[in-house]
Amino acid sequence: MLTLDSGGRRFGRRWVFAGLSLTVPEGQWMFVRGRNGTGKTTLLRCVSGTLTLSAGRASVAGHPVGSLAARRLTGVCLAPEQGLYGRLSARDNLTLVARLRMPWRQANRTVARLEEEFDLLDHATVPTDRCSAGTRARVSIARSLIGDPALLVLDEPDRSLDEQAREQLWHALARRPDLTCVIASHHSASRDRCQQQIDLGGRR
Ligand SMILES: Nc1ncnc2c1ncn2[C@@H]1O[C@H](COP(=O)(O)OP(=O)(O)OP(=O)(O)O)[C@@H](O)[C@H]1O
Repeated sequence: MLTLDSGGRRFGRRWVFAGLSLTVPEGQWMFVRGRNGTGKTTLLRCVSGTLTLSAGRASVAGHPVGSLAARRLTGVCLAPEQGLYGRLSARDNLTLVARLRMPWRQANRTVARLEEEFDLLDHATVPTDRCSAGTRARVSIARSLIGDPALLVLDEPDRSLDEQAREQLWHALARRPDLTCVIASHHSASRDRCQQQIDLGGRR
């Protein structure tokens, strides 16, 4: 589903990563580990198409990352506690994206299902800038699943989640057996859930 072939990204003269190749088959989850600053977010941005590679190629289901076809297949949650419309409720944040992607009846059904799945009903009408970091993270993760992406890219989705919310996340992923995931995290328990891992290194 996702392939990266000799991928590299540099900022100025400094290469964050280089010569990196990986393949994540459909339905598998890849864990990305590494110390702070080793390039996890940069890698996730490159495979989700929000940042271009400086070298190499990446594709999603054969479509070059960044192309419209690849973007349609990709769900992204890069900063789970940020990036929501703070004045809008969880429901409105989800509905806004769902209505851009699908007819309104289907959008409403999708949002209702995600609210239930991520335990958001109590926060449905509260502006998200008044919600906790963990609640905002759950909204962001739910939002990235709108439209049933084939590839889901999650950057530290578990950072603000309590144990119950982490379980909800893993159940949500498991409920979608064809979903391919790339997950960066500092939690070793999350690593154990994934079939593959890549270590970007750093002193331990
Ligand atoms: N836009 C940018 N311009 C210049 N340097 C950048 C930029 N974005 C990231 N970097 C640098 O790239 C390196 C990797 O950053 P990145 O955020 O990918 O690391 P990370 O592994 O996700 O870190 P953390 O675990 O702290 O989230 C860092 O040295 C960072 O300073």
